[in-house]
Amino acid sequence: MVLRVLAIRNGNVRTMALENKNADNDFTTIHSRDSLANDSLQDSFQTRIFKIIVIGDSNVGKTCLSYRFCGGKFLKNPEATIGVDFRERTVQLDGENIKLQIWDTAGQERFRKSMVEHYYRNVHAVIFVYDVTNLASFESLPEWIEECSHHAVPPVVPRILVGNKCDLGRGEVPTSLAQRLADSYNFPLFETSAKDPAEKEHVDAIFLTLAYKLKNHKPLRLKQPSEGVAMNSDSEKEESCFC
Ligand SMILES: Nc1nc2c(ncn2[C@@H]2O[C@H](COP(=O)(O)OP(=O)(O)OP(=O)(O)O)[C@@H](O)[C@H]2O)c(=O)[nH]1
Repeated sequence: MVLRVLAIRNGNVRTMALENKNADNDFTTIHSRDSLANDSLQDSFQTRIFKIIVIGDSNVGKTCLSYRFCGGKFLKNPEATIGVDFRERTVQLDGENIKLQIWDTAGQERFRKSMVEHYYRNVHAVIFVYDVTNLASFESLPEWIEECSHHAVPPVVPRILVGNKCDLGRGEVPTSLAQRLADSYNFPLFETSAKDPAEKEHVDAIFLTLAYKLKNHKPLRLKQPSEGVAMNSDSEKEESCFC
């Protein structure tokens, strides 16, 4: 069964085919027309793939952060994400290829509601983003965290808090406040900027921290393309097209 997902950005429609290889409805990416994802089908069977979702209010910089990590640049003039946008980057950790599949989700409610179930399904890690110059985006975090738990994402799935736009100063959300919230949830906190080229390695560190955690996380038995083990399974079956 193939689930075809449409993502629209900058006027271009991209499609990504997700194939349901097992009865438990765990979708595994097998190919994508995203220009950043040019690995061959063969590679996807030799490489462990981890799904990371990026969540938070609209305009906090989720797209720019994921583009900085996967594309190496600051994306100028991004448009609001509709549904979800996908990017991938393969990294080598201790000699092993790890493919990070980044699900850049829409912050605007009207662009996300039909997709929410799919964001959280079989996710391996979650990045919560706020804008350090926008207190409201920080104050929304408990709701995003609650939504994630509400969708039965197991506590063992690593979560990270990211304050973005530090190049603009830290006016509205001081580090001490952010650290208190991070500590209360026991999440690591990163403050960075998708825009500042000097922060490129720091942005990489956010994703690589998760990659290392996932790679070495023994209790979290992560489902891979060649395996039949599901981290969480559901019996719902569907073949749909949405964006
Ligand atoms: N100064 C500064 N601006 C940024 C940074 N990251 C993103 N922006 C700007 O913030 C705006 C929103 O960026 P996006 O990456 O589209 O935000 P988003 O969270 O993906 O928004 P939605 O798709 O609506 O959920 C754009 O104008 C970006 O140029 C940053 O680190 N610094």
